Amino acid sequence: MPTDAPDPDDRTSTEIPAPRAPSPHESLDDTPADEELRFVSSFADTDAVLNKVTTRAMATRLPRLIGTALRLVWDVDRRALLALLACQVAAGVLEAAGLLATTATITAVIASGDVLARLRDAAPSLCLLAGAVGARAGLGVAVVYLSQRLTPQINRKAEALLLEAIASAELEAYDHPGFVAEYDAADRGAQSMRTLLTHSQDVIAAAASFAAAASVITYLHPVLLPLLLLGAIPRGIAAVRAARIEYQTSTETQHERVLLNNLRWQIADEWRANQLRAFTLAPHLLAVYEKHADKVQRITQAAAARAARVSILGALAGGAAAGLVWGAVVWLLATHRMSVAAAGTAVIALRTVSTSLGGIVGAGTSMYGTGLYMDNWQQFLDRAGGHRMELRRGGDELPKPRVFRAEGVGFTYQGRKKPAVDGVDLEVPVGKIVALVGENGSGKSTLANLLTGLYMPTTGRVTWDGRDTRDLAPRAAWKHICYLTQHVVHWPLVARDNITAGQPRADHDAAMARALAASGADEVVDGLEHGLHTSLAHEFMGGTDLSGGQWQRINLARAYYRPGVLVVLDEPTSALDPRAEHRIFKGLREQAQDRAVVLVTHRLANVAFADEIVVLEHGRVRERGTFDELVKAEGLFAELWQLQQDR
Ligand SMILES: Nc1ncnc2c1ncn2[C@@H]1O[C@H](COP(=O)(O)OP(=O)(O)OP(=O)(O)O)[C@@H](O)[C@H]1O
Repeated sequence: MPTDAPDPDDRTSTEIPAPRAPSPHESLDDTPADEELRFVSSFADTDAVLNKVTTRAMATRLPRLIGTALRLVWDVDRRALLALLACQVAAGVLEAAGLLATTATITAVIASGDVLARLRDAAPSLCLLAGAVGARAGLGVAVVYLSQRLTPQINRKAEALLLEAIASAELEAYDHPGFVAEYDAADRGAQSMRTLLTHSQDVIAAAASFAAAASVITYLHPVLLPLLLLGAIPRGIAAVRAARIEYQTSTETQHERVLLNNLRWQIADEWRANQLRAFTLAPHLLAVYEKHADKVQRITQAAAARAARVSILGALAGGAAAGLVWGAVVWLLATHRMSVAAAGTAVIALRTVSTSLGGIVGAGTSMYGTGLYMDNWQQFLDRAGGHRMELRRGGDELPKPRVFRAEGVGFTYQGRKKPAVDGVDLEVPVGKIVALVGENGSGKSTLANLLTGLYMPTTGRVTWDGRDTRDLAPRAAWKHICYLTQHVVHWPLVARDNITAGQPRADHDAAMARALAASGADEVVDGLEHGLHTSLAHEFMGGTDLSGGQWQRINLARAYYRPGVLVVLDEPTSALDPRAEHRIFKGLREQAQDRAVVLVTHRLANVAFADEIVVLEHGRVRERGTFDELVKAEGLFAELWQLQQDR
């Protein structure tokens, strides 16, 4: 209701009352504390996640994350995946062969005798060593190529799954708190798939290298590997603890970060840009942003200090452990328990094992951060899957329905106690125009969403030719509707596709001409440089933008072009000039000849010609009848009509 409208409590008044002084409970000083701006989501409860982050939980999660990455890759390009894994195994085998060749080479070189003879003896193992190094370099190139081939594919697959999930969800899903923000977070998760694959790849490569070097070390002397693993434990524990801190911080700040992301988008958004400036709102929004950014920064900085302390302790313990291992090698050498050649190889192998262990821990811990984003992706897929249209609807198809009915229909939005629509009966047959009127929030748009089968009723039923809309296949059913919503929608497409919605009819030219003439969009298209071929993707380079009224005409043309039977026009002329508005309403009867028309509007003069006017109040039908009947009845409609006349 406009702010200068009469006092809603005084329904008989036709006077415009003086602006009301704010009541005490509206005073800024007296109001209770504002509700905190926070991101509400169905994503796993942060506290529960934080409590579950144990080192063991992290260790068992690693194979699951690698498994998810490999499954995705398997789906998109199994040949490349197999080749990649084969390369890793071959690289591991070559690593082991290279290490063994090192022992043979050193043994030959340090043996007594003629230099040339020793070099000759060393030649085969030297060739093997050089060959192994060269082949490993070749495999490295192949791995990079295969990875670069795979990563865009899994990104694309993850994005496609996400888009498919959101496009197949019930419209009602958007009424659940956080649904869109969760989608944003999941989208970032889809982008992170690339990193997940890289990290998985690093873990697998490091594991292959570790296996090769560990086998060689065990072969050289069985005591070395246990010692080495023992020595790696303090560093490993420290790395896992530091990663755990990082993971906990990511989880703890996750909701705040989604909120910040959303605020950034709102501040930069084109459709808000005008108001942001006109109301000089930027400093306030930036202050809100800073408040939440501060919180994230405080948590992150405290965590960084904790992680640094843990890492320093790990490094000190790791240094002591390394000393122990090297001491053992020297002792083995000094006591002739190991040959000089074997000791030389052991030095190289020990370094390899140590590097690969570091690689496993490093890449593995990085995977947890990425895994968090991937969880968002997976959780959104699961959640959207729960809203899949097919879950709650049947698969029946209707050739061309003739009668649309609401039978005791009620609908309650998520999180609301009172129904938005409550026990409404309505019938709209082909050839009739039914107008829905009522004050703001009385349930008109919700009822329109129910009649069109976009929402499923909470109580009662909506039928098309007697068939419950719950039983109809949604996409096939929506082919029968031409729905102009209150919110004018701009698609970043050329003018023609904006009108055809990318679904040209068999009688395209005639249908387009009719739709353009009936909606007034003909004048808009005539003014475009390339007519129907003009790009209306203003947000992209080279696109043209239209005025609000021009966009509304294009939206009307879209509704008229579609060969549907149920035409629903929700405030179709709110942005139109008087001439354009006159043209629309004059042409509406013609539209109704072979269609059922539902008109939602506040401009009561425009509903005079409707066959039936249904007046809604708090979701219920308060009155119904023709224009004359309702004016004579002196009820709510007559009162609203009188108020408009006074203006
Ligand atoms: N997505 C939503 N989630 C929760 N409540 C909603 C949602 N959309 C609408 N409502 C509530 O449902 C009620 C009916 O809204 P609806 O949009 O159907 O009213 P309307 O008669 O079309 O209003 P208007 O004349 O302002 O367009 C209102 O109380 C509104 O606050």
